[in-house]
Amino acid sequence: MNICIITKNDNILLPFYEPEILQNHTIIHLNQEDRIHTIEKNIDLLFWDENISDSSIKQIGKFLKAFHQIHQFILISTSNNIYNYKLAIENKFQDFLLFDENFEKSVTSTLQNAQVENFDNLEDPDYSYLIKGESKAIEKVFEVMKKASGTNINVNITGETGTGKELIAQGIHDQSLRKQFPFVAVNVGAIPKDLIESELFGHEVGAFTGATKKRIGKFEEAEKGTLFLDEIGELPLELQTKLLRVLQEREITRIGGNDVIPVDVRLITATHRNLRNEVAENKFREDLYYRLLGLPLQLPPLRERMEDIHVLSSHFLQEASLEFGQTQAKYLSKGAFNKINAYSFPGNVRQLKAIIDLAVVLSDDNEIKSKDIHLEKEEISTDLLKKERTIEEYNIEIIEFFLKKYKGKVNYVADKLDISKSKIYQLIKDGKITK
Ligand SMILES: Nc1ncnc2c1ncn2[C@@H]1O[C@H](COP(=O)(O)OP(=O)(O)OP(=O)(O)O)[C@@H](O)[C@H]1O
Repeated sequence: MNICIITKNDNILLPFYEPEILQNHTIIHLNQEDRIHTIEKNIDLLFWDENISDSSIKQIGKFLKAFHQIHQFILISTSNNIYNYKLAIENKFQDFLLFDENFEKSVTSTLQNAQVENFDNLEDPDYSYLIKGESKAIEKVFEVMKKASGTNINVNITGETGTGKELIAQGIHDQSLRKQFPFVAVNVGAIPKDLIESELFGHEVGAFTGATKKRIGKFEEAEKGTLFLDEIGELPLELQTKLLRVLQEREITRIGGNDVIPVDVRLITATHRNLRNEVAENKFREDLYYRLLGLPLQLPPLRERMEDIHVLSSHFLQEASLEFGQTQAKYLSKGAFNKINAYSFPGNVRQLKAIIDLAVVLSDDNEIKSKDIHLEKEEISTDLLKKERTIEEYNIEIIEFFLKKYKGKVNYVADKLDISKSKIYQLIKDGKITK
């Protein structure tokens, strides 16, 4: 590859003059940005030291856009500043390297990545096969996703429960150049605290009591692909330190092991918490926060994009009708649609899906009536009271429905409905639900 580095700082150049790199690549060093015009060759990778110029990243980005013979732009920065990250991505840079003690490793790994990834081959991503929605809000989300798919930068997704954070992560991966490698999702909040480390990094035989077999962790499982860490705010502080080290050094060691294993993984994290507040309360490490933030993506709750209700409902109606063996997709009557449209959806898209699933099962014919739409709380005054049911009985009906649907998997149903497993077990114990 032809690699060009624009910097006045000789220390930045050092990793590029390693014999192995010199053997495989052509290095061009410029110590003034305006000399870029003198390059005659096609450049595969351009490293731009932020300190070389007085111009802003925005201006540099504009300037670089004129250079079509350069494939990938990478900004080198001395400050771990989120504003710079954002600006870099918005202005054509595909990656952002920190000039810190891990710079050499970052350069090596960037060069390795660049050999398999040519972002120019990436078609204009289309996420509509997976993520339904036509609102302005979701279009903005697609725009950020496009940037995320075209780079390797970490992405942090925030949004209330059920807004589709995992789906977004999957979409970014599916349309990135890592798509032929695994997408591995881990819900950090759902793993007992003492097992998280082994889940993420793996363990060797005898690493702790009960470790009778070697185990590959999720980082290794996701090699060359994407690792999605949901509920990252639940990561215990001591593991935050370990994760930060892994991200900086791009290598892991299994628990109880000595081997250092290099990892090439794109990280997407998600949380429904405000991580900035967690940082302020010393519950989350600030340095890790900045590392993970990369490209921040805020998913709005469903009540703020009600324009999407129509397309989402049709999608779930089709899915559910097919799943429950209907030859034709059921549809909502005007009354049923209006009822849904007036609801606030505290459980977001997941709740809409659950409501539609239940309505498809309860409705007697292809048209779903208003009475088939069961909404929590806001609905008590009408249909449910006519049937003279209590909320408890209504909840039992839904839980029973989902237990049947998911073949008695309590864990799964608890997760889907956002309730505790113990609540379900208690209802079974009390004989209110027959599993
Ligand atoms: N825009 C969308 N189009 C189609 N399906 C969606 C959309 N958004 C969410 N869903 C569906 O809603 C459900 C919840 O989505 P997902 O699990 O991605 O949410 P989440 O934000 O990760 O939830 P949690 O915070 O509870 O983990 C899934 O069944 C998902 O397929």
